[in-house]
Amino acid sequence: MKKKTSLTAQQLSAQRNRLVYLAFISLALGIAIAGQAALLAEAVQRIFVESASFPSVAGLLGILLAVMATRTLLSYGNGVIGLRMATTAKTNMRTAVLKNFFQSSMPVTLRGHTGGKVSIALDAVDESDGYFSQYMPRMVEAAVIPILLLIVTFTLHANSGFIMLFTAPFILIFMILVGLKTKKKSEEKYSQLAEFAGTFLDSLQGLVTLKIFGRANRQEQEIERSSLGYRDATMTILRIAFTNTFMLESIVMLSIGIVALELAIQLLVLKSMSFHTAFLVLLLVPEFYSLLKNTGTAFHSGRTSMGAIRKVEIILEETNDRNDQMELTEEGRASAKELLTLPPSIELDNVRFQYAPGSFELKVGPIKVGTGQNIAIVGRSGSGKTTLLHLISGLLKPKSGAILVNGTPLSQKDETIWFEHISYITQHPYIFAGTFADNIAIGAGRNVTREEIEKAAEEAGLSGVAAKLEQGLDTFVGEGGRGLSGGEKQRLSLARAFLKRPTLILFDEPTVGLDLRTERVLQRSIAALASTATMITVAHRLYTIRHADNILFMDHGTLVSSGNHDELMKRLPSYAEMVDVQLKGGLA
Ligand SMILES: Nc1ncnc2c1ncn2[C@@H]1O[C@H](COP(=O)(O)OP(=O)(O)OP(=O)(O)O)[C@@H](O)[C@H]1O
Repeated sequence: MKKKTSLTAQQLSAQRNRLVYLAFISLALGIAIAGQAALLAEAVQRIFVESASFPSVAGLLGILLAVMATRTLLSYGNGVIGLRMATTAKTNMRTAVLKNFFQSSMPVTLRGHTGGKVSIALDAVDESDGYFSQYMPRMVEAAVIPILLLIVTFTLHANSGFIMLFTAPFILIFMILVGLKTKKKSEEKYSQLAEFAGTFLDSLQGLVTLKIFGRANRQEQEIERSSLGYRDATMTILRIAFTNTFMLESIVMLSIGIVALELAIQLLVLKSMSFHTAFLVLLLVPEFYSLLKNTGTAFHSGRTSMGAIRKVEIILEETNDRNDQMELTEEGRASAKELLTLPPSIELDNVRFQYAPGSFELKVGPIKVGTGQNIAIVGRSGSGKTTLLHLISGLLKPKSGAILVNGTPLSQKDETIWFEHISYITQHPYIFAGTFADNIAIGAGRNVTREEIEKAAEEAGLSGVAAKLEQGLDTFVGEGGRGLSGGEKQRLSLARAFLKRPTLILFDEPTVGLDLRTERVLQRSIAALASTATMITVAHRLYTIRHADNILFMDHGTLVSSGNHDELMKRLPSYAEMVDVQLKGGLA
């Protein structure tokens, strides 16, 4: 089995060149640090101990300045590489997340809070910055420079080297302990943020409903609770960060103090060491610890970023798993395309579905829908009609059993090809913020001309509505634009279908009463569309039910019986009763 590489490893291996540059610059930086200390010690020795004249040390001071400038430039270089790595990694991850959101299967798309997904795509990806811009450059520096400084110190004065070697692991152990805790806390923080974002978006979308029911204040409290949860998680991480900094500073100060004490004893008491060497070691030691300390801080921010990256990884894993399942060979793709150009026949074989364990269960099959047939699904509210339509459309995947399209299991069909051939006319089609024309054009998976849009609007009975508006089909509708009535929305949905010319139409008939004219326009348009397609309708109108080739009568998630209207009226008292009670008000 192919071993999965983590998202971080993938991003790093994609930027291997930059890691190599980082290593080389770090090595040069280590040499510059050691060189700067050596030159400074030499200058101090000559000026203060040997009382050399300025002209005699001017050259040395010049070299010292050049080395200091080089050191600054090298640090800057590492910073720039880190930032570039972060930019590339964030761009890659955000592209992958958005691509997966847009290309994932319907069931995956329908899962989870929209607000949570937004927070992962925006905030979690942004938070990954620290790992690439801070953590990685510091880690590469930590892998090269301290070793170099340690070697130099050992060659100068072994005792100091041993003290450094003995105290450095305390910093590393401390970093690992803190890091482990931080990553877990950071993952918690992102769960809290996703929850907060979800609650917030949900509340904004339902603000009108909340106000009508006087629950806006309650919801405000809910948002506050959710935001406090996020704040607490963030504060916990900051608390760890501050404790971490304090502890690191203490360990570092103590270690430098021990080395300085040892040097002082060697220099003043035992007189076994020159001032030059002692001063040089004393310059190198803080550099060594300050590097380790910076690594500790970067380690902390790196672990916080890792929590965020893990959240992105989980989202990508969920959607990628789906992509593996949906993969089709070129041959399969061609044959799927071919099959679906005809009005398809559909068979359901022992299909079972549950939204969640212990909840409503749908158990149907065998059901056969012939090519070009017109089927009505009827039943009481909650009997599973919409669930069945969602399963046939591919919005939901069955738990077991098979749905065969033209004799081939639906799960093997490429979702994109499948959706190219069907139109699902729901009761509440989504109207995007844009013009009528833009909204109709969505129906075609290609660029369409103005004439085609106008023709589709005409066929769907929408031109009358547009004619009454000053800007006609260029009127702005959807969010922030003009509102549409239920009947207008369905006609807009139909206009999309006329552009698409599907071979399978799934229609969730309006339960609300439409005026006689609108009903007729809808019926005429639907009939025109259905003439070249297989059609399955969740039917509420007696007219639709009577004209269906076959009626599926659902109750409690099972198919009770099927047949045409007259047969069912004779054979099934519960059907006759339902027709009598529910459909009397319909268009007979
Ligand atoms: N997303 C969901 N999660 C959990 N349960 C659900 C979900 N959607 C629907 N259900 C449940 O599944 C059952 C069948 O619902 P479904 O919408 O299929 O019924 P229906 O026959 O279409 O009803 P109606 O005529 O009122 O639209 C109901 O008990 C409903 O509460």
